[in-house]
Parts: sequence; structure tokens; C-alpha cells
Amino acid sequence: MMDIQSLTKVFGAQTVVDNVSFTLVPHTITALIGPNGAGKTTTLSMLAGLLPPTSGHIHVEDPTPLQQQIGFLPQYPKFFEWMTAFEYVEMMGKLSGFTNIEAMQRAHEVLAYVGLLDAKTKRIGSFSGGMKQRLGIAQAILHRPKLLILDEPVSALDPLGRKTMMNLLQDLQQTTTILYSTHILHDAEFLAEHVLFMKDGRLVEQGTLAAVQQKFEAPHIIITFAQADEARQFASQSTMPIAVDERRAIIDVQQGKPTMQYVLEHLAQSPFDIEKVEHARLTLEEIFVKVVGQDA
Ligand SMILES: Nc1ncnc2c1ncn2[C@@H]1O[C@H](COP(=O)(O)OP(=O)(O)OP(=O)(O)O)[C@@H](O)[C@H]1O
Repeated sequence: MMDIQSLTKVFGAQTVVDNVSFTLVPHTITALIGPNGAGKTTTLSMLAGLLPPTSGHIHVEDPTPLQQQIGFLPQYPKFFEWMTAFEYVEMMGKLSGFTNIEAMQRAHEVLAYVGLLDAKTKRIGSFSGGMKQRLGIAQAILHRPKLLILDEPVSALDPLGRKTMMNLLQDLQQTTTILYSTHILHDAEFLAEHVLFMKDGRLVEQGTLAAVQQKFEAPHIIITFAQADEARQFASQSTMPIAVDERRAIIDVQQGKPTMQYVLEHLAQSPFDIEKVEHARLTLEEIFVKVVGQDA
């Protein structure tokens, strides 16, 4: 649906976004992950049409102007705090070309959708951070965009606010394609089907979450025993390089050996009670630290 080719942004002598290419798959959620200053906001601003790229192409199949196809929630959305939620969304509707009646109806719809209908006559200045983020979403989806771009939509929220926002994004995925930036890797792991890792303006890793996790699959086979002393006994009797962590025997795999088949055959001859045998998987956080080389 959206194909980004060699997107680059230079500010003075600094290349802030460097030759970035990726494709957004319709009706999926893509997480743009990177440390502070990686270039996430600059990338999203270019895609949202708020910042002209120095070079590169943004290709969309639909000939409708890009601005009409995209909804954008900035990292720090600015509202007129003295307005009520309804007044604000209704005004934004009129600004985006709705008639008065359409703007009123649509404002009602989107406020209901983000769970702010009860607060529609309250002044925005009295809203919590989570309510403001939801109001930002209401404004971003007002014109029924095909692509929703959100800059750090969950980072500033408390756990409950994050959960509400994640549920909203999951629901919105049915009707839109979503690209959002984040530092909260645990949430991205739960929400995103595709991940983009950015460092120093470059995409250093990208793909489906499953493929990236598979690529960084740790070269270990982990056997979980019913009892800790079974794990210890198994390790002491084996010729394989095994570390024991409580009930888990962790086998180092080097140059493909031992294979899972070898381990399973070995276990079949042992008297121990085994709960599971698995290839170790790194969490998104561990992969991120490995790829980006520093904490988020
Ligand atoms: N208008 C600008 N002029 C000059 N430099 C800029 C401008 N906007 C951003 N930068 C620089 O570009 C780099 C990337 O900034 P950007 O805000 O895109 O990163 P980010 O990954 O979104 O960071 P964060 O997670 O902290 O929001 C930074 O070094 C920043 O100082």
C-alpha cells in the first residue's frame, strides 16, 4: 500500500534519515523502534507530509492526495485547551472539508469510538494524558484515513492508558494500516506484526516480528525438567556443553551441533521427567539491544 524508497533527510551537515526503504503491508501494524535521536520522528513527519524529504520516494497505489489518505498523531499533540473535546473535533472536521452536519455527526462517532463521549463537553485542559492521546486519535481518524501514523502514542501513558491505546490500535487495524514509533518494546512485541529497527538514521533491521526473532534465535536448546536435580543430573551425565539454571538445562549450540534431533534421541534414553524442549527465542528487547547496541 505504501512503498518507501531511499527516503533521506539532511539538516545542515547532518544526515538524520539515511536511505530508508520499507513497505507497509495493508491492515498490519508496523512498529518503528529506535533509541532517542535515531530519526523516527523525522521519518514519520516525512511520511505524514509535514516535512519534505531531501531525496527518496513515497509511493502509494491510490492516486488520492497523500494527505487525505493519512491520519497523523504527533508525539506531543497540541490542542486548544479551552475548547471542549466536541468543539475541537467538530472544528477539525470542518477544517478538513466536512459540512457542518457531517462534522457534527463524525465528531460524535469518533469520540464514541475512542471512549470520550461522556467527556465530550469537558474542556480539553482538564483531560488526563491518556484522554488527550485518545482525543488525538479521534482527530487523526476523523477523515477515515487508510494509513494511521502515530509518533510514540503509548510512551507517556500509565499501564492502564497503554492498554486502552493498544486495544484501540488493534481494533483500528481492521480498517487501517498502522505505523507507529515506540520505545516500549514489550508492547510492540504484543501489537506489531512488522518491525523496523532504526539507528543513526538507518534501518538496521526490518521484517515480520517472527522473522526477525527467528533470525536472532539464540543458538541454544533449552530442556525444562520437572525437578531441578534432574536437570543437574542430566548435565553431569552428558558430554554436551550444558549450563543449568534451576529446572532448565541450557545447551550451547555451536556450528549447528548438537541438533535438536540428537538431543531428543539422547533424552528418549534418559529416565527423567521432561516438561519441554525448545530452541531459545530472544525477546524483542534482547534483539533490539543486540542490533542497536544500547538500551532503548
Ligand atoms: N528541524 C531540525 N533541524 C535540525 N536537526 C533536527 C531537526 N529535527 C530533528 N533533528 C535532529 O535529527 C535527529 C533525529 O531526530 P528525531 O526527532 O527524528 O529522532 P527520534 O528517533 O524521533 O528521537 P526521540 O525518540 O528522542 O523522539 C536528532 O539528532 C535531532 O536533533
